[in-house]
Amino acid sequence: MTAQIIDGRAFAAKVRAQVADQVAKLKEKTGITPGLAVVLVGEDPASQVYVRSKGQQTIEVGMNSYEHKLPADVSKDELYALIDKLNNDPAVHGILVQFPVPDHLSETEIVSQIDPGKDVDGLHVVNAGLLASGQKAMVSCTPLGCLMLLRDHLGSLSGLDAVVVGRSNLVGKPMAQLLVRDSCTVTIAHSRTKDLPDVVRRADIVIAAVGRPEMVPGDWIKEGATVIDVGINRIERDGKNKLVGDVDYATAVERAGAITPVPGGVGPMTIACLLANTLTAACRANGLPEPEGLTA
Ligand SMILES: Nc1nc2c(c(=O)[nH]1)N[C@@H](CN(C=O)c1ccc(C(=O)N[C@@H](CCC(=O)O)C(=O)O)cc1)CN2
Repeated sequence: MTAQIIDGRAFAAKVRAQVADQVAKLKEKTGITPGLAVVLVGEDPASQVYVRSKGQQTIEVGMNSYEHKLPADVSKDELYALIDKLNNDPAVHGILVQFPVPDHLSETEIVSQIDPGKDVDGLHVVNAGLLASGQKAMVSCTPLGCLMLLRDHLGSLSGLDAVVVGRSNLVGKPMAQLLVRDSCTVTIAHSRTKDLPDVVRRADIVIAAVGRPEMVPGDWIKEGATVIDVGINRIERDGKNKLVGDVDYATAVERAGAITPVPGGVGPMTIACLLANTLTAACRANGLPEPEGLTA
């Protein structure tokens, strides 16, 4: 079997078009323009690229973009003062601090400074708790993007066996919660899981989110399974720089029923869902109905 390729780039373009359409209607009806503030600390090259894309795409869908670049040695007090200012700015509906941050700062503590209603990364404990208890939450962008791709490809996920390899707060844990909500039987696996190959082989849906290049080989994949590869790893091969996922694409594509490529799979969905979350945050802040088709 050769897998169907799930085109995340094309799907993300559709999500952005839906956001743009609903932003235009929101502006026309209410005069409200959703605003997203992105904070970049330091000069990590990949983060600079992501933050630039976030700013460009925010403007393209008709929202306001506020970019804040802080030096790598910024104190935590200065960073928290900026977050406090953004929390109290009515023009800002979404706040995101780009990760990773320099070692002297704590990602967990940074997230706790953000108003949960503006936490478009869905990382605040309030949002994690709301999601875990099945309530309306702000959902982390990458898992939300994976869920949209899965629902589009499979329709109902009900009753399927899913394994999430990786237990990060940003992807693994919220992904597992979303799959449970869609009535999957979910296993969260990680580096200490016993018999990891057998655990993965049982799954109809495999989410690979460990951050280790090509860690999941094709012979771990059940024939016909749907494979969502969240990994974005830069490696050097044959003297060239290459971007690879957490799944060994060349072997997995021969066994899976469908698979996301890297690049062009989950990555573009992350920013598309950030725009969707910003629109959702603006609607919620103003007591308006939820945007259509853009929430979990
Ligand atoms: N606060 C956050 N920080 C980080 C997040 C996040 O969700 N919130 N996720 C990643 C980085 N990221 C967005 O911030 C991101 C990663 C990858 C892509 C993407 O489109 N990737 C392309 C390849 C691009 C390339 O060549 O590097 C693809 O997969 O096709 C978008 C956003 C960590 N930090």
